[in-house]
This record gives sequence, C-alpha cells and structure tokens, in this order.
Amino acid sequence: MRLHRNLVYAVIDGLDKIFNEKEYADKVVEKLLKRDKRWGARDRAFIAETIYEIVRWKRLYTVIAAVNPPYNRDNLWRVFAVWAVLRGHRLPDWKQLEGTPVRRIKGKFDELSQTRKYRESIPDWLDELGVQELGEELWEKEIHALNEQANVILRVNTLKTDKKTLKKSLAEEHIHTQELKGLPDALVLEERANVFKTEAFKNGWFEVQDASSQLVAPFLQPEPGMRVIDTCAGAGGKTLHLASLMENKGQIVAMDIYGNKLHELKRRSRRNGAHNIETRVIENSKTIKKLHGKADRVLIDAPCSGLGVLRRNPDAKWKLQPEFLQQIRQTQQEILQDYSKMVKDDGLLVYATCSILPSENHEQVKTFLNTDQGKQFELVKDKKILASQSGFDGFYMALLKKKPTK
Ligand SMILES: C[S@@+](CC[C@H](N)C(=O)[O-])C[C@H]1O[C@@H](n2cnc3c(N)ncnc32)[C@H](O)[C@@H]1O
Repeated sequence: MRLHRNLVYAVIDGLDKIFNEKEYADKVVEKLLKRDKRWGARDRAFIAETIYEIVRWKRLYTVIAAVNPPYNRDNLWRVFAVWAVLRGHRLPDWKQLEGTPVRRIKGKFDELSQTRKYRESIPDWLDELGVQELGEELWEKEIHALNEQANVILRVNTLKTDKKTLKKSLAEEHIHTQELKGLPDALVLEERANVFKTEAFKNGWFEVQDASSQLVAPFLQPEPGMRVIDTCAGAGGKTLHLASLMENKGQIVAMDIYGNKLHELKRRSRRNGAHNIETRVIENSKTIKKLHGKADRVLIDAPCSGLGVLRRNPDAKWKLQPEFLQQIRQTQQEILQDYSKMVKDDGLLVYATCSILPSENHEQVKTFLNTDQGKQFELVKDKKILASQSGFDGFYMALLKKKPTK
C-alpha cells in the first residue's frame, strides 16, 4: 500500500498524544478516526493498525531510531520511518523522510532482535517479572504470543438471535465468520472489519468478546431464576453474558466502584434486551454488607494487571508500573475477602482475571483459602489460559463453593 500523507500525519498526531501526553491509545484512535469523513475503511484501518503497531513495538523502534522522550515531531517521524522500513514500504520523497538510513535500520533491527526485551519490546522490569513468575521458557513463548494481533471474536446474544441468523446477517454485509470449537456462542471474523456499523450490532445481536472471556460466565454455572452478583461488572461484558445464560430470568446485581462504567452497562443492556440487571455503585462497605449471604452465584472479575490482554491493549506495557502491581494484588485479596461474604451456603463463587501471572491468579486463591473467611470455601476447579497455548487472551478463573455453615 502506498503511504498517504494525510493518513501518516494522523498517525504522528496520535503517537504524540499517546507517547507525550500519556493519553489512552484506544481513545486517541477513536477520536482520530472521526477527523475526516472522507476516509474509507482502508484509510481508517491504516491509521488504527499503524498506531497500534508502533505502540506495541515502541521500545524496539525508539531504540532503533535513537530517540528519547519527550518525543518531538522530528523524533516521531523517525520512529514512523523505522516502522515503514521494517514493514517493507517504499519511502515517499517527503521532506520528513529524507535521509532515512534504511540499511542502518535493518542492521540495528537484526542486532537488537537477539535480546528478548528489545525483540518483544518490553520494559526491563516486566521481562524480569515474567521470568520470575513463569520461568524463562514459558515467558519467552507467552510474551511472543501476547505481541500478536488478536482476532475479532463475537458473542452471539442468545436473548435476541441465534448463531446461524447472526452469521447470515453479517455475511449479507460482507463480514464472514467462522465458528469456534468449544464455544457455543462465539463467531470469529475471517478478516478485521468494523462490526459496530452493522445492522446486527445496532439490533443488539452480538457483543465483541474474546474467546477466553466467553468462558467466564458459564464457569459460574448461573441458572435462570437465580440471584447472581457481578461484583466488578465494569461496562458489563460478562454481565450481559450472564443475562443471556439466565434467559433474562432471575436477578443480576451488577456492581462496580465507578458509576460511569455502570451507566455504560445500562446502555448496553438496553441494546441487548437484557431486563434482569440492576446496577449498584459500591460506595462503602454497607453496599456489600446488605447482600451478605444473599447470592446463589458471585462473580469477581477482579481488577488486574491486564497482562493477558496485551494483544488488545499493547499500551499497557508502557502504562503498567511495578508499584501498581503490588497495590492491585492487595486489592484482589481484599475483594476476595469482602465480596465472598455475599455467597449463600452451597453457592458458587468465581474469581477471574485477565492476567497470566500466578501471583494474581492461583496464588491469590491459595492465600484466600488459608484465611478464616476462605476456610468456608472449597476449590472446585480452576483454569489457567495462556495466550501461547490457546491462541486467545490470557485468563484465569477459579470456581469455589461455599461450604454449609454448621
Ligand atoms: C476486569 S475489569 C471488569 C470487566 C468487566 N467485568 C467486563 O467483563 O467487561 C475490573 C473492574 O473492577 C472494577 N473495580 C476496581 N476496584 C474495585 C473494587 N474495589 N470493587 C469493585 N469493583 C472494582 C473496575 O472499575 C473495573 O471495571
């Protein structure tokens, strides 16, 4: 593909916001794509994909380009030139690209690719942590898999339609999909496309949700008529799945500490035709106390490092800090302690994260089970999903059962 000047300008503007002003990549891209109505699907894909690729390979490309933060526009152009050379683009004769040292870039790439932290483009601390938590061999494979581009996967909203009808409707808009083994409600796109513009999306027939994430709600074994509490519901990816599995019967209490996320959840549930969801902002411990011993099922989709979803959110490599990880592990344990109190006798609890680190996953569950509160539970089963083994996002989920009180 030929490089178009106005599209590359948009990429440079986006990188400036992400690298220098520390804005979130997804928000920056979303805003940029609204800039020019004349841009077609390919133009938009170029902008979004180029920005994400440069964010993903930031460390490698900035070292090759020999630039340091804060990155002025000349520096951002140098980083862009590295991307263009390594992707095999013929460089146009624009003044910003004059004198690009093509051979030097390729040579430097070969040299740096010998070292994992450059090859996989990750901070030193993350590389050390990965080795410490997963061991050298597994971390090597995992971080490689987490740097690949993720497929787009849909979850059929069975409250409104079925997989066959959705597949047909999307095909009519030239979006072709395949089924996925072991995931009854999933369809994977054969090629990336903007699915949010389709009639099917407007009708609430599907949500975009990775395959691993689609395993969480069924893991909790919700049944129609039950009372289910989704404690860290956010904008409701899993709440909506729970509503589908419960066929809109029973009650789902969706909670979060952020009201704006629950607001978005409400909007999505209207589009989904999910009528059994009540939202509650967690303002203090009273919100939880009122529900002690009241739920048949409790889902803790815990806040985490997000290291399992780097393919979708490469920006996290640069935003995450070791101190945050320390803090989030503590929050995870506190959440397990407090929110597990809402489970009824014989009820079930799922603790899930989109992390691949044992310290956020089975080690947290093990610590919990050894506490006074945790002793009231038994571990039924758990599932560790690695991107390198599954081809999907890294995830963890543990199913715990509350023992009856004597
Ligand atoms: C992994 S995200 C949830 C994703 C969501 N369940 C979904 O499927 O779309 C974790 C959520 O936990 C929320 N959170 C953070 N700290 C919390 C706390 N102490 N109690 C409840 N929710 C919390 C965050 O606001 C965030 O929405």
